[in-house]
Amino acid sequence: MTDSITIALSKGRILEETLPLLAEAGIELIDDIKKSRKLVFSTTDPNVRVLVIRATDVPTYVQYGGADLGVTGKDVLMEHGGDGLYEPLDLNISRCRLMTAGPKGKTPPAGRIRVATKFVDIARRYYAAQGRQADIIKLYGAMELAPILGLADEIVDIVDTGNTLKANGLEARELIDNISTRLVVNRASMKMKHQQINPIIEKMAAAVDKRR
Ligand SMILES: Nc1ncnc2c1ncn2[C@@H]1O[C@H](COP(=O)(O)OP(=O)(O)OP(=O)(O)O)[C@@H](O)[C@H]1O
Ligand SMILES: O=P(O)(O)OC[C@H]1O[C@H](OP(=O)(O)OP(=O)(O)O)[C@H](O)[C@@H]1O
Repeated sequence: MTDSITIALSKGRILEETLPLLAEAGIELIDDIKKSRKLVFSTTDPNVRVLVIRATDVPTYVQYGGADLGVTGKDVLMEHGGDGLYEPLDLNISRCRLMTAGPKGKTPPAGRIRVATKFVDIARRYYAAQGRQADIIKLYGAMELAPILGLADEIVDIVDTGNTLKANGLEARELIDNISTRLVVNRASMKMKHQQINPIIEKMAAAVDKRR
């Protein structure tokens, strides 16, 4: 009997770049994802179904076995990823940088600083590793507003072109990590369903290589 495989995809910008890679691996969604309110999609491979969920929920679904495979950003894995995940493949899409940033031309205060971010664990670890004391303020988006309104001295956020920082009078300061989208696999699934999972990883790796 062939095991069925569930793949959890991040909706949003990652999804648009993931679907062509999956298609090259022989997995195409049957419904038009843009017109559907479904959350679970059948695919052209009768043994594979796809979930489309928030990027931050992908590690949880894969860790607890709700999905065998998942696709999400390295930033999300650094913030929310647990131990139960293999990370066999860098999909090399949605590339960006995780950085600290602050008001242009302004040096951060010498002592304790306030940092606004949605990446609270990453920020806590980063400032601690630098030996800097930081009060971390959790926000859910539009972090760039926080220094403008005096809520924080710095932010930790995603930077791609730098346009968002520039448009809000901010500048990038330190690089925390380079970010790209990763394929993750549930540890138990990797052992129990390797006959189905390995070919998917190999075909996606070939699709990634073709784009390099
Ligand atoms: N400007 C960007 N350029 C390239 N990649 C980005 C950019 N912003 C975010 N990413 C990457 O894409 C992932 C998803 O970003 P997206 O903006 O679609 O979702 P989000 O707004 O972070 O999540 P949600 O809406 O679920 O809170 C991020 O986790 C990051 O890895
Ligand atoms: O350096 P840039 O090219 O300007 O990109 C950086 C912006 O991209 C992301 O936001 P996104 O567009 O995903 O909006 P959101 O955070 O509201 O989802 C991120 O949170 C930054 O605000």
